[in-house]
Amino acid sequence: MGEFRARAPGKIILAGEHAVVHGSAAVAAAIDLYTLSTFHLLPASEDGGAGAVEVDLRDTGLVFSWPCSRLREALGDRPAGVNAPRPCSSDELAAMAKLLEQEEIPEDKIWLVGGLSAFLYLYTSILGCRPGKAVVKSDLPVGAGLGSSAAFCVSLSGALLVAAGAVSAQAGNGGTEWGSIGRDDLELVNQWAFQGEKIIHGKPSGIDNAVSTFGSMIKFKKGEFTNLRCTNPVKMLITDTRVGRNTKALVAGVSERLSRHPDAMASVISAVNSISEELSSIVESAAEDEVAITTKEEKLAELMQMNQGLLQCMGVSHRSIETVLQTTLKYNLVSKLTGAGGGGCVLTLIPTLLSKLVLEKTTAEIESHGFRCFQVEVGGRGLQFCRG
Ligand SMILES: Nc1ncnc2c1ncn2[C@@H]1O[C@H](COP(=O)(O)OP(=O)(O)OP(=O)(O)O)[C@@H](O)[C@H]1O
Ligand SMILES: C[C@@](O)(CCO)CC(=O)[O-]
Ligand SMILES: [Mg+2]
Repeated sequence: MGEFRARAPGKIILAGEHAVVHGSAAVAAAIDLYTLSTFHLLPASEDGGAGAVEVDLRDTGLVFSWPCSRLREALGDRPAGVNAPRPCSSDELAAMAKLLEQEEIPEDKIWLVGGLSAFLYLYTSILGCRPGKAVVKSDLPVGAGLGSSAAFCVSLSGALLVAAGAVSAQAGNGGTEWGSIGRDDLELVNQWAFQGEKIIHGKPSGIDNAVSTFGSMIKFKKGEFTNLRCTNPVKMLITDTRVGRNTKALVAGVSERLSRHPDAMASVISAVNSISEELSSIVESAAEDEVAITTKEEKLAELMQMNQGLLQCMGVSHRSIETVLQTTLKYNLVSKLTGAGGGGCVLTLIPTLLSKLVLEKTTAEIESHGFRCFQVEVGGRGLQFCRG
């Protein structure tokens, strides 16, 4: 089999992050920024050895390689079970941590350990210890709230499952046409990606891997999701505060607050659930003229603002996020953090009738704080494939 490419989108969360980990509904949408995984199996090495597994992480400039014999020694011959995704055990996690300790990863890139562990787990679970080479690169800022970890796990799982022959992709030959896979195959990718997300996040809800796999805009609750028919386009400005953060630590922080103040936090989570439910029905409601569209956007903005207040209650806002909120408020625009918070990215709703001039002035003022703004298409395709 030749080279295969799989690309998976990042996401924004319009409402419900963190609360979704504790059973609340949340609303998320795919964006047109992708992580691309290119993969091919390699023949066993010419000297009769077993060859190696290599991953080239282009966004970091680092390449990692493990002889297959070493992987087999550390992780054992993995059980066949490509069609039955299973969680990584604590023994397997410890074995991967030991393997990665020997890599001497630079201190400023230590956050890579989660991604590399997810890679090793997905690779050896799906393909065993066969030689192969993966290259991963992304349009997404890594660790900034736009679902880079999910896009990483979804695109890798997709590429590895195609190489294993477990799913069959309809892919264009030219390298520019993107094809898809059937719904059951997408579900298999999604379940493997969720196992990878668990390694990176600790306790993910599954919303990020679901939206990255299936695309579109979804309402997600307790592992189940429905597609939302978004009747009017939703336009968002994204600000990357460039403040680094880590989803695993932020999710753990919210759980700790929940155990310290169970009643108060249960009310916060229940309020977020109501916000997500209302926001998803507003998204689906049809607005046909300018007045109706403006009313709809005002309701969305108000719900986003309320959600942001509750995210502050959960302790996941940040000085940089507050600076963006105050700046956009000067122009009567509403913002909220997206993803795990603690820095990372902020969403600002762009009303349909907002003048270009006001948008430019807002962007310039946000960027004067050292942040970076960009616009994305919301609600597009999920996982797609093409031949290399
Ligand atoms: N392109 C990539 N190359 C290498 N590692 C990556 C890449 N994308 C994601 N990762 C892994 O995922 C981790 C970031 O995941 P994290 O969940 O903290 O942030 P996020 O997914 O961008 O934000 P959120 O979960 O809030 O949406 C990185 O530390 C790294 O381990
Ligand atoms: C913070 C969180 O709710 C969203 C991260 O994008 C975590 C999760 O749901 O897995
Ligand atoms: Mg993540």
